[in-house]
Amino acid sequence: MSNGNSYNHHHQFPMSIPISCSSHSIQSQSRMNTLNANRDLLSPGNDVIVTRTVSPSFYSHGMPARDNVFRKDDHVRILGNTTDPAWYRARNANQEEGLVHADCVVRINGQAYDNGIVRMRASGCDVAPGAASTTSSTSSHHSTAANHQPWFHSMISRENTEKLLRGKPDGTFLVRESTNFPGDFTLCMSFHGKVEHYRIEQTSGGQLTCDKEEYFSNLTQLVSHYKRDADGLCHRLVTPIICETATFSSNGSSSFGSSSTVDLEDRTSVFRHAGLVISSNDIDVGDTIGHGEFGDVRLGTYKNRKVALKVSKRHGNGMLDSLLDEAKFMVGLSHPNLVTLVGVVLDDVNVYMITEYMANGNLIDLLRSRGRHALERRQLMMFAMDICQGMCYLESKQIVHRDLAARNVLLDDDLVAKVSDFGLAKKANSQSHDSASGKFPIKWTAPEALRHSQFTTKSDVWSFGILLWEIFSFGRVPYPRIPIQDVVRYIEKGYRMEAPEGCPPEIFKVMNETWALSAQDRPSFGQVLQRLTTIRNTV
Ligand SMILES: Nc1ncnc2c1ncn2[C@@H]1O[C@H](COP(=O)(O)OP(=O)(O)OP(=O)(O)O)[C@@H](O)[C@H]1O
Repeated sequence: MSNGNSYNHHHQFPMSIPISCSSHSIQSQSRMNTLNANRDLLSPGNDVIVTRTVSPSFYSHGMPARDNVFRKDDHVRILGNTTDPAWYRARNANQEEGLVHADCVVRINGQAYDNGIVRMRASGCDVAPGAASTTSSTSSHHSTAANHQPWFHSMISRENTEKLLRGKPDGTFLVRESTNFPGDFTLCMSFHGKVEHYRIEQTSGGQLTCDKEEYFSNLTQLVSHYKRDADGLCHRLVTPIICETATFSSNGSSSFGSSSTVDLEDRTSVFRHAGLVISSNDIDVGDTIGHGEFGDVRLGTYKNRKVALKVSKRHGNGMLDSLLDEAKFMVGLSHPNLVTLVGVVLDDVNVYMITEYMANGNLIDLLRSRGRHALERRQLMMFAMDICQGMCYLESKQIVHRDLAARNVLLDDDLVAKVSDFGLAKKANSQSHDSASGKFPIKWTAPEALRHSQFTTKSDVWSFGILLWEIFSFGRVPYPRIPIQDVVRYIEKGYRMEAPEGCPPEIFKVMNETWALSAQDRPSFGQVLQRLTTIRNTV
C-alpha cells in the first residue's frame, strides 16, 4: 500500500470506500486518536509529531548544539525531561532515542499544547496545520493553500463535477469543497466511465484524511500521495481537470496558466538543454530514506537503477527555487566524488530532483553509529581524501560549496564518499549578501564568511578542516563546549579546537592550517590533497 516508512505506514490499511457507494464513516480505529487529550503533551508516554527540524548547526539560542534531535514529521514517544527545560527525551518507532524541542511538537491528533509553558508559535515555525486553530480556519487555510493548484475547483457543484469527469480516462480527477460537510473536501475521480467521490475529512487538528489511516498536512500532500499509489482508492490519481480560475495565492502576482508555466519552462530550460528532463512514467517512487530541510528524500528506480528523489511542489514557495538552484548547480558537474544529478522530473504537481542513490547514507550517521569500533583509521583517511578530491574538482570549476560538513557527504555501496547538497553553492566571485539571513552553519563556516559574506574556496577549506575534525572525532559536534553565538568571537581571539582523541598529529596539523584566520594563509584543496596523500602512506 503505502511506501513511506513513517509510523503510520507500518501496517496494512483498510481500503477507502468512495462515499458515493458507502456510508461516510469508515470503521477503523486509528492509532492517531488514542492519545488521552487530557494529559500534558510532554508527559512521559505521550506520542507527538515533531513539527520542525531544529538543526544543531543553526541553533542559536545560546544552548549547546544537539546532535541527536528528531526531525520534522517524526512520530515519537516522550520519555522524560532533561536538565534543559526546552528539550525532552523521546523515542521513535525504531527504538532510537533522541531529543525533541518543546516548541516543535504537536499532539498526534494535531492539537497544540497550551498550558503557558509550551505554545506553538504563530509564525516562523512549522506549526502543524490546525494547531491552536478552529476547523473553519484550518479549512480556509487548506483552501487558500490549494487555490493555486490546477486540480482545486473550490465550490464546484457535484453535478458540474460529474459533467467534467464522466467518460474521462480512469484516474482523471479534481478536488472540490464539500457541500454536504462544510469544512471538508471531496476528491472526485473518473473510473470505468463513472465518477467516484471520496470525502476528505478534516480532523479537529486540521489534518486531512480519506480513510482515517493516512493523514496529510495539506491537500497537495494528499494528492501527491494518491498520485503515487491508489492506496485503497479505486485508481491512482493520474490527470487533473484543470481549474481555469485557479490563482496564485502566495503573492497574487499571477494567475494559473501560461505565465507561471512559461516561468517554470524558463527556469528549467537548462535541464532540457542538458537532456536531463525525465518523464514521471519512467520513475518508480519508493520508501522515504531521509529527511531534509525541504522535506523527505525518497528512494526510487529509474531504468532499473536505484536513485534518490527530492521533491518540491511545482506551484509553490521558495522550496522550488531552492531545489532548482541546487539541481542547476549539479548540471555539468561530473566527478566520482560528487553526487551525480541523474535528472529532474516535472509533473503537473511536483518537481523532483533525481540523484544517484548512495546506499550507505550520510557520513555523519555512519561515523556516529559504527564509529570508533568499526571504522579504521585507513578508512577515515579514505573518506578525507575522497572528499578532498571532490573539493579539488569544485575548486577547479571555481564553485564554492558553502555548506561542506559531514552531514552533506554521502557514501555509496563501496563507502566511496561523495560531496552532496549544493543548495547553498555559488560560483566564486558572485556577489552574495545572504550571510545576514543566518542560513549558514556557524560552526562550519569561516569567520570572514560569517562576518563579511566572503565566501571563497578558502572558506570551503576552513569547513573542510572542521569536517576532518568531525571524521576523526567520529561525528562529534564541533566546539563541544562553546555556545554557538560565542564561536566566532573565540576563533577571532585565537581559540582552536583540540585534536580529537586518537587523531594522528599530522592530520591535526592540516586542520590547524585550514583554520588560519586569514583566508590567504590557508592551503588550497590541491595542497591539502597532497598532504593527505603523504600522510595516508604513513598511517
Ligand atoms: N542520493 C542520496 N542517496 C541516499 N540517501 C540520500 C541521498 N540524498 C539524500 N539522502 C538522505 O536524505 C538526507 C537529507 O538529504 P539532504 O541532506 O540532501 O537534504 P537537505 O534538504 O539538503 O537537508 P539539509 O539541508 O538538512 O542537509 C541525507 O542526510 C541522506 O540521509
